[in-house]
Amino acid sequence: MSYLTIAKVSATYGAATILDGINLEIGQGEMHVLLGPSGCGKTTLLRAIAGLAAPSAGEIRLAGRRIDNLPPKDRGIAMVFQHYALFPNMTVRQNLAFGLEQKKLSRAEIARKVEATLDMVALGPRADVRPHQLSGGQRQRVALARALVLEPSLLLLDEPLSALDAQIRKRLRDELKRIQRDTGLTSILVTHDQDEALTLGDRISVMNAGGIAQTGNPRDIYHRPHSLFVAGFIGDGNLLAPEELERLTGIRSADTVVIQPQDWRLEGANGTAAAPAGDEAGEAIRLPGVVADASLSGPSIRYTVTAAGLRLKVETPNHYDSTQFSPGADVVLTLRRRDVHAVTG
Ligand SMILES: Nc1ncnc2c1ncn2[C@@H]1O[C@H](COP(=O)(O)OP(=O)(O)OP(=O)(O)O)[C@@H](O)[C@H]1O
Repeated sequence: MSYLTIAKVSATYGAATILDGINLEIGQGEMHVLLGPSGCGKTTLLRAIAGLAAPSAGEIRLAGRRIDNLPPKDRGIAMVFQHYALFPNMTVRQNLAFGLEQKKLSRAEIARKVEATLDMVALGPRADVRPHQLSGGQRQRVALARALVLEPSLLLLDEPLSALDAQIRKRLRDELKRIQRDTGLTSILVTHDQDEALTLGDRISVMNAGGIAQTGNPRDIYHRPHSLFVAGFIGDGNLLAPEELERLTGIRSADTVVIQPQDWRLEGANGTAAAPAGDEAGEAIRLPGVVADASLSGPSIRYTVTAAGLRLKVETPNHYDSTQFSPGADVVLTLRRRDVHAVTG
């Protein structure tokens, strides 16, 4: 059942249409990710939900109540921004307490909620310092805690991790996932980072030019894109036009297909280092190719392999004893037929 319902929401700035009739239903407890290129309208949609931007048309309902005509403070929504907006002259604890004091809660209740939230984000030991004494990651945890302590009906996260360096970003991403799961807080996260979207989202909406191109769970969005736009935006798949596919494999398709780099198996043309296709006989497609390029990328080895005049992206697991083929090596590519996916609407 839908907890947050966005129905035919449009937004314009002057003559420009920024959101074009958005429909979206988000379930209670879901972490929903809005993913898309810069300027596609992600932030505008988030701001419309929060009440910071007025839609020109449509309706927004939260927990059965229409909210698009309410002022932001009456919507029960908390928001975390890319750049923390903490009060610099207050301690971490005071930053958290501020919103609760505005709500006129008792001192005892404020103290209880603040301590519980500090625990949740592991900031207890830093509760009495001011923001400038914290690292960027810690500050963003305070910003998150300040939103959580209000126990909102909906949490909006606008690129909360993108100002952080890679390592902290990854750690905070895991932490965010844990906290969101533990609290069961319905959340919407805006990002243009596909790894972040695939890791964090229970479901993902890929946005393009003011509309939603596809909504689905991360596996479907990744493996079953419905359009060339989504296929091109997610992952690093091989997009092959029908004539290219036929030339390469003999398979006929009415549509462009996507083949993910890790779905290929690679072996030496002389039979060395055969990687098992893991398939029933007959289902596999085998074709000769030549390695054009090879590079290590942590857990995998990335190749460019030329075959039938095409340059294919191929990725194999980087085990310590994996054979690494050098440029110029003759190889055989193997593929399961069911990993050839037609990109259709
Ligand atoms: N206040 C404004 N006045 C005029 N145009 C605006 C305003 N805010 C946003 N826009 C335009 O609306 C479009 C969508 O902006 P929005 O910030 O929603 O995109 P986004 O998908 O969040 O992009 P990014 O990932 O770069 O933040 C952009 O073309 C932007 O230039």
